[in-house]
Amino acid sequence: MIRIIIHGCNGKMGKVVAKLAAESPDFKIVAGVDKNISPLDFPVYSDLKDVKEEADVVIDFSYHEAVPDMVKAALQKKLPVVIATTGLSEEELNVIKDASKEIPIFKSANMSLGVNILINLVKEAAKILQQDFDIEIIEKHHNMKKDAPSGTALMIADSINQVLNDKKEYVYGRHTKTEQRKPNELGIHAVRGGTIVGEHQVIFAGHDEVITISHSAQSREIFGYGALQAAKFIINQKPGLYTMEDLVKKG
Ligand SMILES: NC(=O)C1=CN([C@@H]2O[C@H](COP(=O)(O)OP(=O)(O)OC[C@H]3O[C@@H](n4cnc5c(N)ncnc54)[C@H](O)[C@@H]3O)[C@@H](O)[C@H]2O)C=CC1
Ligand SMILES: O=C(O)C1=N[C@H](C(=O)O)C[C@H](O)C1
Repeated sequence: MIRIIIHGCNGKMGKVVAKLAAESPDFKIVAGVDKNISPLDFPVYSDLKDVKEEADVVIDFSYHEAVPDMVKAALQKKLPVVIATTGLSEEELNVIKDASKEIPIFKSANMSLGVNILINLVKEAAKILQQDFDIEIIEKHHNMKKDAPSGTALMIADSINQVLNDKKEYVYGRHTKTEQRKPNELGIHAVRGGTIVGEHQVIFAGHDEVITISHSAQSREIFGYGALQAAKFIINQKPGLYTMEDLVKKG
């Protein structure tokens, strides 16, 4: 049984991970960490370094500013970490990169298998369509999401640029634009409203035709399930930085 500490345990995703773990014989939540220390079915702490319970892995669905201290505490405890939090700054990402030299860290802006399949499809399309098609990404999320654009949208855009001969320049929204779209642009647009779980559309707009490749999350459980699978994967890895690609490859 894999013993888990949830960082961000009182959040929307933290509660989904706890629910899914409780329904599986493979996982046990031994403690949670959150700045909101409302009680749950396991001990809740405000700081990972204060957790007394023995664990095998930390799963993080929190807030970007909370991640560096969590990672440093996991390093002290020699605990592998699954990082799902998005909106991380370069400085915060560097803390993760440095720590991954000593502990295994799994990081993905999207833990769903579906989005990672979408990324593979989009990369294949981009290779073929890169000359004559304009590429734009539209992401839609609930009205409580704090970061924009989504980490998934940025992950998709980066994946596209990995396969292009000429890299695209990201353009975030166009309200300041008073000029024609340049061919080297990749537009990224964020829609916020209601309880939208997470939608991503990649549009390839050509002359007289448009190709759209999209993913729509119907519940947060797809992310929680993916994070638990990532936890099962990461506890057997050497120090390093791992992604959904490594997990999908493992099968
Ligand atoms: N990689 C993936 O598949 C997914 C990633 N996410 C990301 O996960 C993060 C959390 O998403 P939600 O659960 O919807 O957000 P949320 O706002 O419901 O939960 C975040 C939790 O973190 C806690 N928190 C915030 N600052 C903290 C701090 N400094 N120290 C300790 N705890 C702190 C909050 O109190 C809250 O309980 C976001 O960055 C979101 O983009 C969300 C869904 C899927
Ligand atoms: O905040 C969310 O809800 C989500 N955030 C992630 C992101 O920023 O890509 C993943 C998913 O789309 C849900």
